[in-house]
Amino acid sequence: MVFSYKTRNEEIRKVQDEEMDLLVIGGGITGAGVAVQAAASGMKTALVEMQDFAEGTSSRSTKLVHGGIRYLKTFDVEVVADTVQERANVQHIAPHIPKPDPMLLPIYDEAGATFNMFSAKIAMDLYDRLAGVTGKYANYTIDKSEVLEREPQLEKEGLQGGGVYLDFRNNDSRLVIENIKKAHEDGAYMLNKVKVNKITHDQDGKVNGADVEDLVTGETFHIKAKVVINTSGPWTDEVRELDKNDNLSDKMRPTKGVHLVVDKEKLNVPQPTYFDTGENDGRMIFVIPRENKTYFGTTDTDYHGDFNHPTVTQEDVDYLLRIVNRRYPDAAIGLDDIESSWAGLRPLIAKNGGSDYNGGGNDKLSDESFNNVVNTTKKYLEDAAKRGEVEKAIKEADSEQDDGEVDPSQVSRGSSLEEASDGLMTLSGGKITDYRLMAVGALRKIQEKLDDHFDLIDSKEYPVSGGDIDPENVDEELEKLAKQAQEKGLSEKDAFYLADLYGSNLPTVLTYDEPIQGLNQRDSLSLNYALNEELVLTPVDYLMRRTNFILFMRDELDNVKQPVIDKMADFYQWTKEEKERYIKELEDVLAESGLQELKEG
Ligand SMILES: Cc1cc2nc3c(=O)[nH]c(=O)nc-3n(C[C@H](O)[C@H](O)[C@H](O)COP(=O)(O)OP(=O)(O)OC[C@H]3O[C@@H](n4cnc5c(N)ncnc54)[C@H](O)[C@@H]3O)c2cc1C
Ligand SMILES: O=P(O)(O)OC[C@H](O)CO
Repeated sequence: MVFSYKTRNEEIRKVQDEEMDLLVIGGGITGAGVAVQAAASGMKTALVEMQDFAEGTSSRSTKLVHGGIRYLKTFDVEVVADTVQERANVQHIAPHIPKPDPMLLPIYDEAGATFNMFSAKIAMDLYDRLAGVTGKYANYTIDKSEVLEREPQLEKEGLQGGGVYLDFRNNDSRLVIENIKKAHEDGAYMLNKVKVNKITHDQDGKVNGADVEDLVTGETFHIKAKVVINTSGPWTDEVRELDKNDNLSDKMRPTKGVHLVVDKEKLNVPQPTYFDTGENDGRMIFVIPRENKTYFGTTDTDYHGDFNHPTVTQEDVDYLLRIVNRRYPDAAIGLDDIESSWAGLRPLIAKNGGSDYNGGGNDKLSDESFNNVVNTTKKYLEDAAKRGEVEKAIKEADSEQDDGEVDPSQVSRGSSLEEASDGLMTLSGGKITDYRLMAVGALRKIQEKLDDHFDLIDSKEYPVSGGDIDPENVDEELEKLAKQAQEKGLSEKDAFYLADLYGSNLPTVLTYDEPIQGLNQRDSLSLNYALNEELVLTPVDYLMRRTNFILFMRDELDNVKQPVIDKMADFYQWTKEEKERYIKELEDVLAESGLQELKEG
């Protein structure tokens, strides 16, 4: 039992007897990325997550590792530069997770269009240039007929043509858990369902740890740490309120984003597609094929509700269906076609506060400023202008902006690293795609606060758990791994499914070959591994975050649901009441994801 309920209990004991070098609050991608680099650098590290790992925003994204090409319209060039360059770094350290998946960008001639064919080409060239993309994945434009050849269902009226550029599909929860496991492998205490209730201080008023609660047992205890970092995403301000000495003002402006999932037969798109909503609202929508489904999103609305439980409303559904049915006139997708859904909160920094790594100008620009930057950029790409001229054009455009409240979609997706007067560090904002880079900056500061006692690792060369495969030959590597699974009797399809999910951990997964009643060989291996090495505590942890059963494999869910519950009830020796509680939790999650309440009107 390497990373299971049993080790969790042991580590809850141990963590109380030691002083940590670093305590990380929040087990989404940001916290996981910091913990990996800290533990690998030799720091005594503990991370506490009040829900399951990734249960916050980091399992509710659009599931892309991408640079945010639309941010070029608001000149968040630093955000785009950081994130588009980080794509390759994330793929390098987690080769089994992000997969190159060129995006189709249909261009419509309509009010508020983000791009026209000219500016789309400039943006894609800049995007590729920033990321050093050349060769088979270099971007290109296609005309209207070619776009419709690829996607005959697309709206024809106003269609000008399209662009095709590289971005990556991602499994966000998987990326988090592989970072969490890596930090744990390197000796960090990684504790889910443990909540910070108070930030504590020494007699000089300096942060020295936190009072926490084990939400499984109700036990409360203290974790002593030399450095404490708040990586709680949308909850950042709430966690800072747990520190009575934190003198910084509130900074977050969480916005809700919703995705809906339909069967591939209802909306069959051959490749990820990204287009304007057609509502002149500055938003763009992704439509993405995944397993045998198609999902689309997102909305972007200010959110003031329960952060643990953002929900999909009728308004969200109406908005997304209106747009998708406009763009795919024959699809005629209705509420009842929606199989699953999810809602998440962007940890946006209010007042465009993205700084440190990702800056950000954030408002609509006058056409003159916009065209000036586009034309200067075009000259730069043709080596007819210097970088300084582009920067000058951007600065002039920037100066045009004021700090007024901007639309949610215009707020920078940049990140911020701050330290309060009592020493509490806060790393907030950003995206999944630049989590590694965000952590690099935080580790430099942590290292300084620890009097430079540690040699920081090169995180660009430090694979996550499951990532020990050649990033330049992923397909061949996964094929070799899948062959090992086929030798154990798995079908080719199931073998590749496991290789894709677990990467270089597959040989270990194959050792967990005790059959589970009611599950096939593939799912028995997967569940046994999750219980023993991925700290799964509930059926939802397994079916929503360690696998994609709830979101993209709904057809198979009914066959596995009960055997999973029965196995976990036995593994954890649940009482009848506990088992009923977990069954209800799962049914509630399925009803919510399936929009049952909306469907019942
Ligand atoms: C709709 C949507 C689409 C997106 N799409 C993409 C995309 O495709 N690609 C991309 O790169 N980015 C995307 N993003 C952005 C990305 O998802 C987020 O930036 C990222 O997940 C934030 O991670 P985090 O770790 O900072 O926050 P979170 O994942 O929310 O983690 C914070 C954690 O802190 C925990 N916590 C809070 N309070 C406490 C406490 N008191 N004690 C202990 N734990 C606590 C929470 O439970 C939570 O799990 C998207 C975001 C949204 C909302
Ligand atoms: O924050 P936005 O507007 O880029 O929306 C999130 C995307 O869907 C993917 O990053």
